[in-house]
Amino acid sequence: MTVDREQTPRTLLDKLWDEHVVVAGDDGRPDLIYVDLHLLHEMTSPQAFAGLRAAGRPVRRPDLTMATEDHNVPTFGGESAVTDPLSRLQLDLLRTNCAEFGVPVHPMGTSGNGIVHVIGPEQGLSQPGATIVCGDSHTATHGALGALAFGIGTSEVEHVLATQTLWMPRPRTMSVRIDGEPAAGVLAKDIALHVLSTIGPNGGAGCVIEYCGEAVEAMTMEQRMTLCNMTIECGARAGVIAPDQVTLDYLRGRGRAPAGVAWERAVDYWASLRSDAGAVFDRAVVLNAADVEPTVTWGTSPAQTVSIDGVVPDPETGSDAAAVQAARRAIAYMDLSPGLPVRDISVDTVFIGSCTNGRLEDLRAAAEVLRGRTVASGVTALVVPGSRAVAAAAEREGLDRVFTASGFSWREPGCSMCTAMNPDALGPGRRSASTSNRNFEGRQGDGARTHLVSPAVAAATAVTGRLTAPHHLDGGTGSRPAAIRTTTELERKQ
Ligand SMILES: CC(C)[C@H](C(=O)O)[C@@H](O)C(=O)O
Ligand code: SF4
Repeated sequence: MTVDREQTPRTLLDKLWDEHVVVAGDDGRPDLIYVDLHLLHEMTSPQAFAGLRAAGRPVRRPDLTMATEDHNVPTFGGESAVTDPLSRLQLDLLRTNCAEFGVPVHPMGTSGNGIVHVIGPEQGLSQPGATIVCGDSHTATHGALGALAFGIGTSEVEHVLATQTLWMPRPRTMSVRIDGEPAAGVLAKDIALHVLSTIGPNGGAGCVIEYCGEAVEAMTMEQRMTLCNMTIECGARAGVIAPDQVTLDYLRGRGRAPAGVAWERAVDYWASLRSDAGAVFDRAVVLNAADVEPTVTWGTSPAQTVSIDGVVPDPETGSDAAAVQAARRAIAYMDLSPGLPVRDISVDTVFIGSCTNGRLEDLRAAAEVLRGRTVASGVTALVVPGSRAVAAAAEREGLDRVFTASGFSWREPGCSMCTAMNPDALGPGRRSASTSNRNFEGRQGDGARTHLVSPAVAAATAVTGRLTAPHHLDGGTGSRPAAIRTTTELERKQ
């Protein structure tokens, strides 16, 4: 068996999976997988801990478990702003559960706090070759580092707490190769939205998607996280990118990353974590980054996208009956009409943040657009760093002052307006440009409407009050001046 596996070319998923099988399931039944890192937050852990307590079991590996508060956290006013009883209860339960079971926790307001998918990589906990689970669908984010990272349900959270293992069917494999080079002003978020619209809302169902190709290799680690984060929105189980020099440069020296001899040993192993030549994927898609434009969503699925310079599509042109039906419903909810130029869509709210685009490079990209400009009157604009460490780094660079000078509100870390689970929810009929990952009906508040955008488009939109890309500002007609820098160029400048 082992000999066969070594001779047959394997995908990166195969290698990560085979390395973690504790008990192999017979006849296509699930395998029992060992979990290297279990991340928790207040929304999906209370029942799991209650089940553990009822069974009289301890947490098997508290040292491989880490908790944070993010979904129910208010982004201003501190603890006293937690007025919703359910939020208060969930935050209190997380703290008491973690104390009772010996699990490290980062409560709101403390230095290690932030959105679970931001702090795992930032603290060096999320590493290549690891299996990572969390009761949260956007766990896919950690795949950017070459980890196999899955969202799981609350009953599975309890199973992992108790056993550090999980029964799972082996996912199918899909490769998404992104060749070419994106144009200036096109960010990872635009590429992620482009991937989703190309493969469709269920195009990745049951698969682990491996992203590869020159555009992916050229991405920074934070850009890769944006791409992997959104993988889940096409039904995929996870996204993964083979670790390379970018990964090593990002991880080296982070708090929980291996050091010294352990680092050298880990690097040797990580070098093997790539799909073998000739490995066969269940599905393969090839895209070109040069085809991607600054992209926004017009509908209520992250796959319903259009170029910022395009028009709202006609629902009747959908590829099949289900797509037509979904598009009709979406266009009605979004209160738009076919043929309307995207740049004529006005918004009253701009949100920059979330586990998709709440990292330092995202804030830099937005601040670069906002420098010397002001938020349009009537627009509420807020920027919510993904973690306390992101906030501190941004403040060291003076980004907070760029945001506040332009009229943005600079907030405390949390999921914030990505989801209506804290005070930052939007009211009915409000319309936002948002750097988050979901635009479902009611996602940001009952009856609120969401357009998903990149941080650069969010910033430019805040300036005009209409969906706008940076290259449209100052009378631009559509050509993209070289002055619009991608984050990579910003990095080189630093
Ligand atoms: C609350 C949580 C379970 C949920 C998820 O699974 O993703 C949330 O984070 C989201 O983004 O919708
Ligand atoms: S920021 Fe949004 S997508 Fe990410 S974990 Fe929080 S609610 Fe979920």
